[in-house]
Amino acid sequence: MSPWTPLHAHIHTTLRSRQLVGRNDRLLIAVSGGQDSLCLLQLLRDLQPKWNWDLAIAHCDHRWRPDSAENAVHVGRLAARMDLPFYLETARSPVETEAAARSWRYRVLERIACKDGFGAIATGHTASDRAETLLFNLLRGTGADGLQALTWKRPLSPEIVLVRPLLAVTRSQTAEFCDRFALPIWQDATNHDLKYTRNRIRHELLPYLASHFNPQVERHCAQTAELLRAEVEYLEAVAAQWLQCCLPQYTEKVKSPSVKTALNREKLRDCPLALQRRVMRQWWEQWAERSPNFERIEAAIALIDAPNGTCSDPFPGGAIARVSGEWIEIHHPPT
Ligand SMILES: Nc1ncnc2c1ncn2[C@@H]1O[C@H](COP(=O)(O)OP(=O)(O)OP(=O)(O)O)[C@@H](O)[C@H]1O
Repeated sequence: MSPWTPLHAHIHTTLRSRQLVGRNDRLLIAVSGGQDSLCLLQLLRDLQPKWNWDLAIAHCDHRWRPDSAENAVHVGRLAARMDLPFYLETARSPVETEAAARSWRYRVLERIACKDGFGAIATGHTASDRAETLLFNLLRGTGADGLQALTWKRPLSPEIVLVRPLLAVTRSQTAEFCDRFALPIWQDATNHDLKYTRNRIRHELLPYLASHFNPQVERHCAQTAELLRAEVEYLEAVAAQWLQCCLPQYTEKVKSPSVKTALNREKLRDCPLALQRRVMRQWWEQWAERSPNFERIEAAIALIDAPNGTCSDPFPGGAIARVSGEWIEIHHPPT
């Protein structure tokens, strides 16, 4: 066990005040071998006697680097040294993109947690990741939702929650911690590859902003994300209530079999624009089972005041939106 540090105290308090995990929980720690997840692993290992957790380590080998198998062995050895159960999952074929890797990883972690009864999965995301995500999404164009991106706690299923205890800790703090306790970091060469936008944000943009504008830029961006998180949560909840009001009630059955669903535009007109966009997005996610992009939302919003009979261009899959009196209807593609 490492000596107690201010970072131990900070994480201990964070876990408690944010109710990220409970006493006696079974906790699966996602460890890449990088500095952040090693720091998280050591901290949780040190706090374990206070919380009486059952800890285990999971590593996912995406097979996209020549040294990925060695990386996995490295994490496995670490688990053995700490006397913790170790789960390793190796991708059948190399995972192509960062996004595909992430979604495969979460599926794997959830499967392991579900199979062996882990109620929480912990990842080593930091305030620096939060700041980078905010800038990354800002540069691509986004609303508040994209800027607040990473959250402290997110349910993956009714039984499993994803937690990020290091979300207020910067990468320089995790580096310092690893250095102090000589933790064996696995150096991922792709973290320095500047062909990835995220790496350029980490290694070029943030240092530039820190030296030319504000040395605290990383922390401040992370705080902005934290503020926006609460606002987005609130707006999403209010939008969900509006959506319920605007959906057909049981007395207003959708009449034609070609109509998949409908939204009451008269009611939606009373709602502020910021909420109209959210209501529209939530509605869309319900019937299309995917998120619409900005242009589609704007086109759908325009239907609120469009003349009766106005139709949208067909959406992917062939469905169209059509104005019918007080309703915006989604029509199935013609068969
Ligand atoms: N291959 C992996 N296996 C298990 N967990 C992973 C893996 N890659 C990432 N994670 C988890 O997701 C978190 C964030 O991932 P990200 O890719 O931003 O981190 P990283 O740079 O690979 O490593 P680290 O955050 O540990 O320094 C990690 O801290 C870790 O908890």
